[in-house]
Amino acid sequence: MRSAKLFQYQLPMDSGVILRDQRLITREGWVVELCQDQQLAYGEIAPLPEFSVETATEAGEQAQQLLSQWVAGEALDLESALPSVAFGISCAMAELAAELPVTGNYLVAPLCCGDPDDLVERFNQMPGDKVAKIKVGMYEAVRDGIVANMLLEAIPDMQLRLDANRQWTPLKAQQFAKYVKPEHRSGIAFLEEPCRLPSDSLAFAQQTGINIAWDETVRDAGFEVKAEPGVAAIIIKPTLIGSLERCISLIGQAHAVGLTAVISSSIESSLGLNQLARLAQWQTPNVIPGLDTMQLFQAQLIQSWPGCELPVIPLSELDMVWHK
Ligand SMILES: O=C(O)CCC(=O)c1ccccc1C(=O)O
Ligand SMILES: [Mg+2]
Repeated sequence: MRSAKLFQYQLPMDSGVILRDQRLITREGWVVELCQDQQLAYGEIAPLPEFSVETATEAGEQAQQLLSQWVAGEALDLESALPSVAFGISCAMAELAAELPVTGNYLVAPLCCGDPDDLVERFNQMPGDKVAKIKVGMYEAVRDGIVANMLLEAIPDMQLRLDANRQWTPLKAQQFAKYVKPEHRSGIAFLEEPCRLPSDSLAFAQQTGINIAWDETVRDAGFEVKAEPGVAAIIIKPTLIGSLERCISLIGQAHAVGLTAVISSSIESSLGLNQLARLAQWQTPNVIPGLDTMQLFQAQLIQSWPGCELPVIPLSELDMVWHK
């Protein structure tokens, strides 16, 4: 016997969460509950404004159709479903089938704003490798170069991830690189998407010896996982990519050609973030995931994130919008 429910959630965000051109005041999404033989399983469907192709409304409608099919015992075509819907439903199904292991990797790469004392403090409270991430490309490229260089000098045993989100022209990317001393470049694990064009990012990596990672490019039509000089990693944001199967397939392809795969958040609630930590521990066990996004919220959802003291909104407080 099967039944399913869909709940709607809205969570207040910290002031100052900006996505591209838009301030994100509340995070909205859906919680899927699957029930089979008295077993319950959950998944989160949360398209990210400015990043997802689908809206929350579209995702909610498609989720209802697919969940109806699931209740009726039909096979689901998650490959052609909207990415956030495919991810949320496949997570719930994997949880129900006990395929998604319960242990997670909660050692996230701290998102840091460039203060070395701050970062030293966070590393002191963390076991394991020192890996941090900073966003670049928002201010002067030269300033970004100086900050990256300073951090690498201050914490020599750190691996730094940088993320430019395609913000630089080739010239600006060069200005950045000029300020990162050649001996510090190997301390950069990778720089995500320095330029608007992937071909410019690739040329940058080869000219500067700074490794890059694909993030936006992974979601571009026709993307193929391949080893190229200067490319170290691919970033997997499951809410933007699709089903668990699709994510696992990409991770497998990356590993097969010697690339690192990094599971990363699309600002899911603590519910989805926990599942991403479990996916990371399962499929990328030796890689620190990019999941340091709980700090952007003012509340958690259903399950708490380890060490996070924000209030937790229980399932009983959400509106159930659909059930079958
Ligand atoms: O990757 C991480 O460490 C955190 C997540 C993150 O940076 C992010 C989250 C949502 C949307 C875009 C991005 C991004 O990679 O710029
Ligand atoms: Mg990115």
